[in-house]
Amino acid sequence: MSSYRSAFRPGLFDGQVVIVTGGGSGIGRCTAHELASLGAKVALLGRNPDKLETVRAEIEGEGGEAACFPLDIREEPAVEAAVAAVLARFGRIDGLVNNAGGQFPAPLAAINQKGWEAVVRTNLTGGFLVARACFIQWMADHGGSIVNIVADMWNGMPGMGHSGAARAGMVNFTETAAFEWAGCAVRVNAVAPGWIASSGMDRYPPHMRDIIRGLAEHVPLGRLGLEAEVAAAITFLLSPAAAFISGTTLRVDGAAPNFKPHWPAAKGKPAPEWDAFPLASKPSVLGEG
Ligand SMILES: CCC/C=C/C(=O)SCCNC(=O)CCNC(=O)[C@H](O)C(C)(C)COP(=O)([O-])OP(=O)([O-])OC[C@H]1O[C@@H](n2cnc3c(N)ncnc32)[C@H](O)[C@@H]1OP(=O)([O-])[O-]
Ligand SMILES: NC(=O)C1=CN([C@@H]2O[C@H](COP(=O)(O)OP(=O)(O)OC[C@H]3O[C@@H](n4cnc5c(N)ncnc54)[C@H](OP(=O)(O)O)[C@@H]3O)[C@@H](O)[C@H]2O)C=CC1
Repeated sequence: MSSYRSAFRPGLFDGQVVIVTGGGSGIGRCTAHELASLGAKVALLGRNPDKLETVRAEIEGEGGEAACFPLDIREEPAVEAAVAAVLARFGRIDGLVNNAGGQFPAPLAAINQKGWEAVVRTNLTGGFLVARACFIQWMADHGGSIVNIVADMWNGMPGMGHSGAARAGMVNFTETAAFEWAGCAVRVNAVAPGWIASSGMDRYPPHMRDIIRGLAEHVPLGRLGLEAEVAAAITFLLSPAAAFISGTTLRVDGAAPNFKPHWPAAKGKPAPEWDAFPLASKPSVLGEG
């Protein structure tokens, strides 16, 4: 792996196999590159096979190993089959990055039952199904590490009521699974990204672009986060450095929930150079410069 520059030791994940859901874009794509650059074989799961195939080709072009398993994480039989297919292909599953997720922005009063359930199944049920399949089919007998990606929506977030409810559920699932599966040497943690300049931000409608650009003013560190900064937190939790950490949720948010609107903000440092993360995607919503 020549061009991806990781902060971690080369070969840290040699011989290991990690599933990354939502591996075809954004944070998932960046995490897949990070793990592959450290020696892991990466199983890419997501709905769109073309996106997965593009990332597989990127990783293999860098000398890594990856394979694609298209599915909708909300469909139990498809999840069971995909995890079985990963085991058939790679023979083991050491880690799971439960990253697939997302939502449409809408006030609570504009969300009908179908929309609510689409988002809850995406951000809660689907993650549970993938984690349970990995546990039953492999990790219960061999141990492993699971990282669930949630979102920094503490104390509620307007327009994200369905997603926030599902993420809160995922945090609680993380805590219960950490307890129930500890006896099988399975660690379960969560990472809660704040406002991250991921390619996923380009899914939001045009009228939200100014809001997204202005979010940095409400982050004490003075900027949006980068996909690579979330990937690094995930990698830490998967690694032996986190061997005694389970059941926790690690915030990656520039201290956003600590922002006090009536208190003068410390001046943030300039954003890091995008060039430092050659494979991170800069969303067009941020514009140039
Ligand atoms: C700090 C936090 C910041 C977070 C940032 C990120 O997460 S960045 C990451 C960003 N990345 C992502 O978000 C990626 C993943 N997100 C997705 O794939 C979709 O947002 C999904 C979760 C809805 C699932 O998709 P799907 O194909 O399963 O769903 P579908 O399209 O078929 O809709 C199902 C139903 O939902 C309803 N409904 C939908 N839109 C609206 C609306 N605007 N208004 C009202 N309602 C709406 C409607 O009922 C619809 O049914 P209908 O009326 O059509 O019969
Ligand atoms: N960017 C941000 O500021 C924040 C992001 N997050 C969360 O981080 C995660 C990654 O988001 P990000 O990279 O920014 O955005 P993306 O939209 O790029 O990533 C979401 C990924 O999830 C996959 N996905 C969505 N639904 C399903 C499904 N039902 N089955 C399988 N795969 C699915 C998508 O693949 P496909 O298109 O192929 O279905 C896509 O690759 C998400 O859970 C997001 O909500 C949390 C907080 C903040």
